[in-house]
Amino acid sequence: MITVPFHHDSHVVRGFLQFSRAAAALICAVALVVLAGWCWNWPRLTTVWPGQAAMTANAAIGFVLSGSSLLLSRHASPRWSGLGRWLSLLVLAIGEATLVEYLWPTDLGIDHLFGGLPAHGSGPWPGRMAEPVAAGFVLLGGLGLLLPVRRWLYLREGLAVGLLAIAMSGLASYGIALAGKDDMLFGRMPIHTMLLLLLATLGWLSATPTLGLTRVATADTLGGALARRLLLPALLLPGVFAFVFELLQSWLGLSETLASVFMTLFSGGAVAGLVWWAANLFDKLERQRRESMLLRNDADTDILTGLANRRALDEALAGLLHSQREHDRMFSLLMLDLDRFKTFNDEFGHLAGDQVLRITGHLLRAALRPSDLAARYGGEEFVLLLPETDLAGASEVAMRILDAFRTFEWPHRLVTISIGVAQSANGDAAENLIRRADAALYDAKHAGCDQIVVVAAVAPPGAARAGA
Ligand SMILES: Nc1nc2c(ncn2[C@@H]2O[C@H](COP(=O)(O)OP(=O)(O)OP(=O)(O)O)[C@@H](O)[C@H]2O)c(=O)[nH]1
Repeated sequence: MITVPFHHDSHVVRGFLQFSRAAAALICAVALVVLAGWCWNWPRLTTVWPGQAAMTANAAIGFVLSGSSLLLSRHASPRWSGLGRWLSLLVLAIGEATLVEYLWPTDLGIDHLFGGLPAHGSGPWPGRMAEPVAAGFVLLGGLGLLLPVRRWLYLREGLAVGLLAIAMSGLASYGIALAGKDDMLFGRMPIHTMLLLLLATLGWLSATPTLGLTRVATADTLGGALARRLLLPALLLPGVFAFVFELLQSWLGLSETLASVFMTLFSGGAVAGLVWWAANLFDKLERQRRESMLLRNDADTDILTGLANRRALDEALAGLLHSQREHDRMFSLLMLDLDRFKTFNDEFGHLAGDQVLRITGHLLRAALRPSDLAARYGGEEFVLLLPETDLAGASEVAMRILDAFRTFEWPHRLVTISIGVAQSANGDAAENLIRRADAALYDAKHAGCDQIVVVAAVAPPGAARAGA
């Protein structure tokens, strides 16, 4: 079975790598602003807007480290990319130490990482990030550490999926809080922390665009186009749904039943919208594919006879010679020429001659299997390629064609055809094979036309020829 290699769209791959770098820079920038807010006791810089949960200093430190690690991860120098992995190890350590402090009443000093913090953070420990955020940093650190290890690709993708789940559930619960309800699933997960977690996950995934989960998104196929257009909207949907659901109840005062009805409509509409979008894309790409097939067919077809043209013949012949060399699959080549066609043209005119050529196209096609190829070689000369057909089989086909010409009710007078048959030999070049078939055709013409001459596959000089 032939396996078609996975092709990536190089523009998209470059775009993913640029996105990864831009995401890393943005993460560092936002986290540094938050850290500045904590440093200079300016709470406004630690929240998205006043009254909202602040990003903890530890989370900001984690993001600076993870963003820097992402920036360094693809550095050409092993020293810098190695430093990137050390930074990821620190990210993992921050997340893990926080989780340990949650689980056991012990002070690892993680809450005082950034000196004595002022008490304007949310929760009992101003410096301590929420549990899911801490778990997020453990996964984020793991992503960075595993980046160069291809063997553990699946584990890395597992960590990324875990991170996406944390970021999306955080965004969904934030959607609920935003709509007026105070029961956020993860009480102290600020929106910018969630967004940076999401951005960091996508940034790490995009750092290896041709591997794992992102592989299909960079493919130059229909699947790739679909993934690029639909994955991000699908990731953001839970947050939007949660927001709309709570909005319907809190702000518009709808009962839970009515809000659920609207939500069902809304989610049904969203799914239908995505399907419609995908269907449009399928439609567009399929039409493009058909157009390019038509163009390709035009480029390969002789307009008058509808048979393959010289270009297509050369390509097919090269393919058959290749498979003869590689897999020892022989084939036969038939060279055909209409008899005394010049006199036909002279007597009945060029248009009548054209009609004969068109009919010839029909008769040849009708005599062949779908796997055979009939081509117009030029003027009133034709070539047939019969894969995996020996001389006996090829002679049968040639005989069938002679009979078809003899029995067809031609418009002006009987038109006959002469045929030279040759079989491919190992190591044959296209010119040699055509020359042998042409020589056989020449013999058929000289023997009186309307006949077949078969030449042996391996043709030593002066090989015996048999007339039919
Ligand atoms: N109507 C028409 N005639 C063509 C076309 N291409 C080539 N011809 C004619 O085909 C004729 C070929 O003539 P010759 O090469 O002398 O061959 P022939 O008359 O068939 O003689 P033999 O092959 O020896 O039987 C010429 O008159 C060409 O003008 C075409 O596309 N349409």
